[in-house]
Amino acid sequence: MIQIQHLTKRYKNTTAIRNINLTINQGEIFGIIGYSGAGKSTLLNCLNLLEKPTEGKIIVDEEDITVLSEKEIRKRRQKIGTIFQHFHLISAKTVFDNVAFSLKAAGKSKEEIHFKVPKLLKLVGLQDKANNYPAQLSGGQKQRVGIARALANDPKVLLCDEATSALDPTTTDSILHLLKEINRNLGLTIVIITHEMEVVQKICDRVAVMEAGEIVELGAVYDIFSAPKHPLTKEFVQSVQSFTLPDRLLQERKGTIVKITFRGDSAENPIISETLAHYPIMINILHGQISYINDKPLGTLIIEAIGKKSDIDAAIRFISERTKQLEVLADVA
Ligand SMILES: Nc1ncnc2c1ncn2[C@@H]1O[C@H](COP(=O)(O)OP(=O)(O)OP(=O)(O)O)[C@@H](O)[C@H]1O
Repeated sequence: MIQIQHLTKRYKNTTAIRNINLTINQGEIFGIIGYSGAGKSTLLNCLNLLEKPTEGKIIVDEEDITVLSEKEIRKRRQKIGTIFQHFHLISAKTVFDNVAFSLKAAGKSKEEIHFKVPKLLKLVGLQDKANNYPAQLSGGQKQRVGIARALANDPKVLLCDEATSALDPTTTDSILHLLKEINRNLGLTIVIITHEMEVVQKICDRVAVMEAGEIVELGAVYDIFSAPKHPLTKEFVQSVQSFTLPDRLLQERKGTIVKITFRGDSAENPIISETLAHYPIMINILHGQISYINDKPLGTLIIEAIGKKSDIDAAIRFISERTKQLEVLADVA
């Protein structure tokens, strides 16, 4: 649906994004994650038609949107919805008028506006707030108005610029849930810019990791979580899946400490019981967790295997053949 080809944006002495190549599929929720200064906003602003790339193309539904005239850009922008970290609502207008504003700007009739705004407010669960002003709303409700406004002109894509960064965790979850619902029910393509891996874990299908204006890793969120490759990706994954063991445990260990990652069905199999049935060793579980990413289980287990070295090595081989990844954190003392 969106093809980004060799996209570069330079500002005087800074190259904000460099030779970005990316395809975003129709109907997916695509995450772009990176620290401050990585180039996320610049990339989003190019998609938004707020910035003109220095080099490269953005093709949306087979049309290159980087060569449009000013007039075409204004029209085209109505088909791209954007929601922002700080909502950008008009404080002197009611919730109804904030949403109506986008429709008016697109030249829609009064009848159409009065038909459409209540439907949009219902979609975001704010049907009873039409006459309230932004100052009378919570952060989550303000973002819901932002979503209703962004969807007013039936966009093909919804861009989310750190849309939950100003919200508390519970409100963040409710907004992410709403975005997922909209994605499923309307089949809308959603692009999310964030610096929070939790957002990626909860809602995205695929993710691109950005550093210094470039994409350093790209893949399905499940694959990225189960086997991150780039050091920055590993850092982001660790930010939500931290398995640090106390030093004391490592120093006082009697056996070999192993970290096992289980993917998919293997996360639901009794691999530890099977290992114990085959090998005369003891297994001490030090840490364990199963996360669900896109409804697929991803398990992490840290165990201490105690026994004869040859039995431990054979047991490790047995587990290794049945799981995605196995890492020896500390060998037998
Ligand atoms: N209008 C501009 N003029 C000059 N330099 C810019 C401009 N916009 C961005 N930059 C530079 O481009 C680089 C990427 O910035 P960008 O805002 O895209 O990163 P980001 O990942 O979105 O960071 P943040 O989350 O802090 O917004 C930075 O070095 C920034 O200083």
